Amino acid sequence: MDKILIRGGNRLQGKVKVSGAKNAVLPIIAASILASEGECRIHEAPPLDDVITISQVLHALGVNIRYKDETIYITASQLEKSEAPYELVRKMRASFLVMGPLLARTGYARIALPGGCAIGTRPIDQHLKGFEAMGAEIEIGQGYIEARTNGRKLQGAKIYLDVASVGATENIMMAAALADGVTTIENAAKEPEIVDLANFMNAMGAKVRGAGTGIIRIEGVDKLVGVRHTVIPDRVEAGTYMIAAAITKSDVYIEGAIADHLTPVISKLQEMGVAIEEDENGIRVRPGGNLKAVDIKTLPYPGFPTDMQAQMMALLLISDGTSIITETVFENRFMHVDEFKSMNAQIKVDGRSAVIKGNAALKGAKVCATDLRAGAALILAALAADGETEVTGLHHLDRGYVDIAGKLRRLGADVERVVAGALVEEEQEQGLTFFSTHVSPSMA
Ligand SMILES: CC(=O)N[C@H]1[C@@H](OP(=O)(O)OP(=O)(O)OC[C@H]2O[C@@H](n3ccc(=O)[nH]c3=O)[C@H](O)[C@@H]2O)O[C@H](CO)[C@@H](O)[C@@H]1O
Ligand SMILES: C=C(OP(=O)(O)O)C(=O)O
Repeated sequence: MDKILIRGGNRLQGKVKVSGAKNAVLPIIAASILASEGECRIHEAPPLDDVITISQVLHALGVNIRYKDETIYITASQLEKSEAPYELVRKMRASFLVMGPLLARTGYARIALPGGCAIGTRPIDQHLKGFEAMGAEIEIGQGYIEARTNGRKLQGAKIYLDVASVGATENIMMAAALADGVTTIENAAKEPEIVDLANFMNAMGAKVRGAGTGIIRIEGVDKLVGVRHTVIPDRVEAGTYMIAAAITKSDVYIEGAIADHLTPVISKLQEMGVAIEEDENGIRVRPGGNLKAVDIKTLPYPGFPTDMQAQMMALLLISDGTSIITETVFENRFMHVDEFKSMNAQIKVDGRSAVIKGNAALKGAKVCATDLRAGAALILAALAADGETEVTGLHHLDRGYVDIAGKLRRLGADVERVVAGALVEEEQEQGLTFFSTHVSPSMA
C-alpha cells in the first residue's frame, strides 16, 4: 500500500509551479467529443488519475486519444459507441460529463449511474432536467441512465437550475452546442472552469455567451471542429500550496496561480494575517505574525470553495482562537475531522458546521485520506505537526494532485512517497512523473 511520510517542522522556501486545473481539463476532454472534424490538442493537461479515467471513457467510445508531455491529442471524428461503462464512472463521477456531448453528437447515450460518493449523495437531477427540457427521453434502470433524442436534434430551451451546479452547467452547455436554436441556462454556475470550457468550445466554433455569469446563452451550430487549447492553472492546487506556506510560516512563490480565481481564499488568508503579494505570473506568500481565527462558509463561486475547506481547516487548527466552518455545498464533507483528531486536534462537528479550536499542538500520526482534499489537508497539518505522519488512501490524492510529495520536497519539506515498500524519490527526481507509472495501455 502506497503511503506518504511527512516529518513536520521544516520551513519551505522557493517556487512551486501550479499544474493545469483538473476541474477544467475533465469537461474540456469531454467537450472534444463534439468535434466531428479535426484534432483537439489540449495543453497543460495535468498527469492525474482522473485524466486517465476520462481518457479511458473516450477510448471506450472509440475516440482516438493520446497523452504526451502534458498534451492530450483527441480525434473524435469516429464515434463507435455511446456507452460509458460502470467501472470507469464508478472511479470518477465526472465521467458523466460525456453525456451532454454524446447526446449532441449521436442522439443517444448510455452512462452508468454515478451514484453518491464520500462527500455526499451528489444527485444528477439538474443535468437530466436540462437534457429533458431539450427534448431528450431519459430512462433509468439496471444501474444505467439512457438518454435518446429518437432521431431528432436536441432543441434549444430555457433551463433554470435549482442549484448552481458546476457539472450540470457544463453538461447542458455541451449538449446545447449542436442543438437547434438557443438554450439559456439560468442560475448557471460561475466557476472559472466553466469560462475555460466556454472558451474552448467557442474556439471550436460554438456560440456560448455569458459564461462566468449566472445566465449562459448557447446558440446551437451545425458543427464543431478540433482546436488547440491551454488549460487554466488549478486554483485549488494553488490554494493548497498557499496554505502549505502559511502553515509553515514560509516564503513561497506559487507560479502560475491566478489571483482573480482565488479571491475568496486570498481574502480569508489575509483576514487571518497571512502576507500575500500578487503579480501577473503568480502569488507570493510570506511569513506574517500570529494567525487569527476566522469563520468560513463554503459557497458556489465566487464564494469560498468547498474544495479548499479541508485545507483551510488544517490552517485554522494552528491559529489563535476558535473558528467555525460551515459547509453548505456538500452535506458530508467533514470526514477529515476524525483524522485531524488523531493528530491531536480539537474539532466539534454539529450538522453542517465544525467548531475548530486553535493553537493545537499537532502530533504526527497514522491517518487516511478519506477523499481528495482531505488527503491534501492531512499533509498540510503534518507539515506543522511534531513528529512523523503517515498518510494512506493515496488513490484519492492521485486523482487531483500532480506529485504533491515531490513538489513539497523541492520546497524543503521532509516528505517522501513510499510505493509498495520502495521509495520513489529517485525516480521523481529524475523527472519521471508519477503519471508514467500509472499510464494506461490505451494512452501509452
Ligand atoms: C469535476 C469537478 O468539476 N468537480 C467539482 C464540481 O463537482 P460537481 O459538478 O459534481 O458539483 P456540483 O456543482 O454539481 O454540486 C454542487 C451541489 O449541487 C448538488 N447537485 C448537483 C447536481 C445536480 O444535478 N443536483 C444537485 O442537487 C450537489 O449534490 C452539491 O450539493 O463542483 C464542486 C462544487 O464546487 C466541486 O467540489 C468539485 O470539485
Ligand atoms: C470533489 C472534487 O472533485 P470531484 O467532483 O471530481 O469528485 C474535488 O476536486 O475536490
